[in-house]
Amino acid sequence: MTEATRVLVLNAGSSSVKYQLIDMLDGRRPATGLVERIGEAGGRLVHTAQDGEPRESRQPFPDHATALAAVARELAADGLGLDSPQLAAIGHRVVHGGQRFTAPTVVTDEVLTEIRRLVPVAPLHNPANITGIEVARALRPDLPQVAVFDTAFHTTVPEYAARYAIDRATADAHRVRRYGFHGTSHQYVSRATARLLGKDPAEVNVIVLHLGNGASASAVAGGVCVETSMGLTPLEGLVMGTRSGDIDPGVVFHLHRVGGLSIDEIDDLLNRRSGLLGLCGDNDMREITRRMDEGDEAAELAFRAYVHRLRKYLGAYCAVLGRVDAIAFTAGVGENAAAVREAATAGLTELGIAVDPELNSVRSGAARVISPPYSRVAVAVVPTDEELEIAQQAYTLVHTGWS
Ligand SMILES: Nc1ncnc2c1ncn2[C@@H]1O[C@H](COP(=O)(O)OP(=O)(O)O)[C@@H](O)[C@H]1O
Ligand SMILES: CC(=O)OP(=O)(O)O
Ligand SMILES: [Mg+2]
Repeated sequence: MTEATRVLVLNAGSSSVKYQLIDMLDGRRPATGLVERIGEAGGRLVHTAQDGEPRESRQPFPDHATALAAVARELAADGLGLDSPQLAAIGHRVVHGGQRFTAPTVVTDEVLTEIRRLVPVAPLHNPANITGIEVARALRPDLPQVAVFDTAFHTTVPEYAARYAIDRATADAHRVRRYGFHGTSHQYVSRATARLLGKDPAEVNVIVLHLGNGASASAVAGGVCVETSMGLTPLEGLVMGTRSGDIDPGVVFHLHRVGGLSIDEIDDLLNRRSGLLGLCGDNDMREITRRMDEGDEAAELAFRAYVHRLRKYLGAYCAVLGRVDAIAFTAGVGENAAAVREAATAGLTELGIAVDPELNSVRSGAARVISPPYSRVAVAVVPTDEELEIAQQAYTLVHTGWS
């Protein structure tokens, strides 16, 4: 009988699906891929079989179900279809797990109902995650579908940091508290940073800066998350591609009462039309730095606002941790934008933080230290691998039960 040693990971975002088939015995990835611009014009699927050339197809993907059906077809075309007896589980990134889900969980009807109940607090993400689960379940009802939650790693944040300073009864009635997101990435990267430094995660305090489309910071003390920048929803904290991050809640009242915007319009404004996009019309850091080189003032302002918020969090988390051993930059911007890393850490030698310009400018896909030897705090670029972390957690759950 064929041994089931592979996990298919689905990381469904608001307008994209990333997927990876990972063999847990040898770490090989027989297939990886990405569907972009779901529900928009210019849909695109890129599928890469191991040792193969990327295969690209351009077609509209009206919704996530269509995109996932196309992913299943691409896998089948390489003889890696979802009917494969080698599949041990399908791992799903689920963004919001609320207070209940603090560990990877096998999806049942009841679990799915609970994930659906959390849609209002992760409106850009949980619906896509649910579709991923439904499609995968329909194709392989016999396989364990494992949900790995973005919120899980942050459940150790102490109550005084997780609570908003609002009336307790009201907060509790509506389960309003800070949950934090990107936890799978913060967990993976904080451990990978310790490994890079040749240390045990239990001995090091790390600030992780996950800077992708969504962006968040976390303070991880001895492997345990003690603070993170996102809140009830993935809107709090850093300036992001299209999200505002921190804002005076009074802005919402003002826009509603004086500006005449509805709550739904304000939700759309803060989640989809703010951040870098709102400040300069572009949400891609590559485009922003290119425009800055041409002297574009709006792009410069957006960049400065982005970096300023990042520095505020960096300073805050130095105070939260007391002793910082490492700062790790990760995700699309953190791994690639040397200008952001440079600006975020400039002038912080008094805090023991320095970056070597030459090391910072090296382009590489590997985890690497970019601080000079005299920097008390190691500054590093550590590529995230949410898919591997999800696959490992799913496989461990299926094989040994979670402990
Ligand atoms: N070479 C690059 N230089 C600067 N920024 C980049 C580069 N590549 C990607 N990015 C940034 O990374 C973002 C995507 O990050 P990613 O972590 O893939 O996001 P997500 O997983 O949230 O979709 C892009 O919007 C862009 O701003
Ligand atoms: C939670 C979140 O913001 O995720 P993403 O960065 O994938 O949008
Ligand atoms: Mg991401």
